[in-house]
Amino acid sequence: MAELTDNQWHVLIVEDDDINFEVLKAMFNTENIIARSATGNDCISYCESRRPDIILMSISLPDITGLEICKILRSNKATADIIIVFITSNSDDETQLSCWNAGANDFVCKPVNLSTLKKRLEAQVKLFRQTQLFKELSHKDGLTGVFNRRYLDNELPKLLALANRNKIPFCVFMIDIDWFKLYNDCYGHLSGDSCLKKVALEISKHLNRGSDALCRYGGEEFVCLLPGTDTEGALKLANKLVKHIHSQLIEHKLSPLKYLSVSVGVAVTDVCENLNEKAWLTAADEALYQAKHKGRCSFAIKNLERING
Ligand SMILES: Nc1nc2c(ncn2[C@@H]2O[C@H](COP(=O)(O)OP(=O)(O)OP(=O)(O)O)[C@@H](O)[C@H]2O)c(=O)[nH]1
Repeated sequence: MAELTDNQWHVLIVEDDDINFEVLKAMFNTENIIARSATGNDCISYCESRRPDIILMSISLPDITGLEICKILRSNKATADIIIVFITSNSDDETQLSCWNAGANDFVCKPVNLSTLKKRLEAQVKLFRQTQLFKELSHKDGLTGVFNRRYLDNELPKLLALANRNKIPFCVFMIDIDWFKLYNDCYGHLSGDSCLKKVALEISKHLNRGSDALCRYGGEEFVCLLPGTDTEGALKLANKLVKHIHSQLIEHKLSPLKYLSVSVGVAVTDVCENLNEKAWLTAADEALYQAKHKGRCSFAIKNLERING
């Protein structure tokens, strides 16, 4: 299966009949990982722990139907985008419609024409890759490669809802490069662009938790989303970031400090409650304004304990 072999694909065949399983398995060359589940429950636990790329699904199984399994997998974020293709012996209208309604990517009727099945899988794989690429590009800033404003606007409300529900600490940094207009004036816009990339890279080196995210907010402003970071952690991180950027000794002749620096506005709470994204970004922006007024190359902090609305 040439189109699937430039990456190794992980295929789960959900089939209780040994002969049918062997026929389907023979379609794939040895570079692919082929697994089998003979029951619905086994399929669900397999997908939760190993997440295959493709499932070839029989409809009738000894415990739950393939249609039910498909619905369960689609409702779980971790398994929702697995490619699921039904292999059905019943091709009546009602069965076909049930497959689509359950969330199938495609289905083929028995007796299976293996060439058709291969072609259909190749088409699904191609579509999946394109969708992944599109998702990645639509959330990334073209210049710096960090997340973009669209990602921030999508993710911040979700992260806050989770933090509010679990009453965990939450923190937002708004980071702005100091005297950046003068930097562009002095070194040119292309050097300004390189400088933005370097600053993004240096900031991202300090974000070590999987849940931390760095976004370009616009122009020379960045936002860090830091779920689980409390006041003490935020103070340490902001201090480290400000010092680290200045210690890179990126020449900035027109800055009073002679080297490039950033200012950081920190909005933080130790117990997240009833806070919406607008309140957070406003607080981080106000803190940034204070940091700028302190003379730049600095940070200021705003504690948010309870802001409603
Ligand atoms: N090279 C480059 N410059 C940008 C980009 N986006 C915004 N800028 C520039 O960033 C500069 C921001 O200037 P200001 O908002 O006046 O702020 P500043 O000069 O950094 O001054 P303070 O923030 O007060 O320290 C402007 O000159 C923008 O043109 C970009 O993508 N590339």
